[in-house]
Amino acid sequence: MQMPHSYHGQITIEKSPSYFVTPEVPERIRAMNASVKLLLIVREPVTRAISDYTQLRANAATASPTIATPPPKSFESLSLFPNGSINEAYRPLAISVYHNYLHRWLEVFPREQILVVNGDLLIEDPVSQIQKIERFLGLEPRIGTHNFYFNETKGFYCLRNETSDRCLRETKGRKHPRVDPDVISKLRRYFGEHNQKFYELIGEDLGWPEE
Ligand SMILES: Nc1ncnc2c1ncn2[C@@H]1O[C@H](COP(=O)(O)OS(=O)(=O)O)[C@@H](OP(=O)(O)O)[C@H]1O
Repeated sequence: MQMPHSYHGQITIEKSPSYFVTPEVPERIRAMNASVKLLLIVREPVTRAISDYTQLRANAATASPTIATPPPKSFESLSLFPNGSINEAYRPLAISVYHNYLHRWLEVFPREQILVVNGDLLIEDPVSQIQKIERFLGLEPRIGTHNFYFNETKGFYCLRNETSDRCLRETKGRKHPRVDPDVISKLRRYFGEHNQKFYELIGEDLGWPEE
């Protein structure tokens, strides 16, 4: 990662979900700039895993659109072994065990340098979350309800300014497949103790369902 230079009075933001889970990244970022401010956006872990599965499936379909490929495996069959136990090594599930990754960041950065953003609230009520981010970054408050409108077709909030409206691309906010509710409950029970460990690390209870 090579960050572009910023002028005085400017901040530069760079994002990628893979930074969070890549072991060498916290130390590399500290070496680049030890006072950097970090935003960690987390969703309820089972929803995140289904989102990840949906993205991987969509990427596989675009990678080989003409070659006859076998029908995609279901999220349920990838997450659970035939005997019903959880496949903890399935990457979309493993990545949702947030405390496994966060502890490394906290070994390198003080807690106050990291803002944990609730990604489900960011979807439902972007203004409140963006305002929190503005405060954390020390920016003048500029964003308000006038900057967003709910787009019924997209099913998400989109940005609005004086000249145009802009939604995120179609790869953001894909429709998720229906997942067996019993599998969802089982996975939520599994994540329960992991979520508690994550809450302890961040000093906040995000109230994710455990059933
Ligand atoms: N306003 C708005 N419009 C569209 N999508 C929104 C919005 N706010 C948050 N999201 C959620 O962002 C999710 C995609 O984020 P990613 O982490 O995959 O993005 S990226 O990998 O960093 O590019 C994406 O996840 P999926 O719903 O699973 O597609 C969205 O739920």
